[in-house]
Amino acid sequence: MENIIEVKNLKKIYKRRKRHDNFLKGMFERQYEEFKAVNDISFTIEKGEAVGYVGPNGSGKSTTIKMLSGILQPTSGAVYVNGIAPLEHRLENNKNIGVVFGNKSQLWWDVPVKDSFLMLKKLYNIPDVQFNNNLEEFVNVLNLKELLNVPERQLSLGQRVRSNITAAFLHDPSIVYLDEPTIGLDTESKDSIRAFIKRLNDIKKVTFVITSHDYQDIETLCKRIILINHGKIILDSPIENVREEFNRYKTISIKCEGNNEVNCAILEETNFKIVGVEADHIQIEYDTESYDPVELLWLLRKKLSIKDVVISDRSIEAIIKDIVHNQ
Ligand SMILES: Nc1ncnc2c1ncn2[C@@H]1O[C@H](COP(=O)(O)OP(=O)(O)OP(=O)(O)O)[C@@H](O)[C@H]1O
Repeated sequence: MENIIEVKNLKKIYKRRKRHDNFLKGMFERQYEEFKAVNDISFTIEKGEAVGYVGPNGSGKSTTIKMLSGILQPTSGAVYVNGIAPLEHRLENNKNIGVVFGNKSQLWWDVPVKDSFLMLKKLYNIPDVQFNNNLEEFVNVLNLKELLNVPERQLSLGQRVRSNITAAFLHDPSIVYLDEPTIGLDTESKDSIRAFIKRLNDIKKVTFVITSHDYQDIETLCKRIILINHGKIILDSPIENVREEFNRYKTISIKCEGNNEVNCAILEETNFKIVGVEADHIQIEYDTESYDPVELLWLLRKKLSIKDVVISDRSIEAIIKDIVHNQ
């Protein structure tokens, strides 16, 4: 398979103003310190992949996306997207890529959404047929019909994200960077955006790099995960492998007779770790190397009157949190 993105020993060092110990001196003498936001990362992404680029706040995700999309100059290292360096060939690069920052709008604030799309048509030189076909398809799938004549500033957050996503795809980019595409949206809007992205990945083989703190986005859309922390990649693996390798701990959800508070108190006297309590369920995490499920249930039945049981794998989010925590 062809590598569409190649990143080699990429670094971004920001200069930050240092706080001076002496306030008065600090007003005249500026001191700076260097901060390695992205610290020597390398990876390749194949055409048609959808990769989840995840990590805690401030780990370097947006800084990487900005270097990949040609917005930010790397301090050192190399980036090639579709065989070209994004910053040096900005115009050519812009034709190949789409970018969506969930918390920022890329459209013109005061003009109707349709006019913004028409301006993009001109900017990207999109032929009439391609523009009309794409617009018709995206308007239908993302339910934008009612919004086309409304200025961006009058749209709700969900409507704004949907119109920004449409804008990013009108010129048929082969790579799309999505930075927190579903942030702040309700479940229905999240689902429709995920379905839209999945469809473009499946049908048009668009390559996606997706950063999100919502692991539903990552689990629905991506087969591979790259985890970054303190500017360094600490894991790059298919999600399935992460699940298998790190799923030593499983969650058992039990529904019991009687009062849940009392049941929790009984469980707290044992070695089992309670990880969640819902209306009539208690979730316990257990180590598959110490217990088999039958033995575990037998032990629990001695303490509680169990009505129902569900055993499940831990979520990717919980696994990732552990990997970062144990680093
Ligand atoms: N222009 C800048 N100047 C100085 N430091 C910066 C600048 N932009 C980002 N940083 C710092 O670089 C680090 C990485 O920031 P970045 O925005 O890439 O993180 P992130 O992983 O996207 O975080 P989040 O999940 O919170 O969006 C942070 O510590 C941030 O404070």
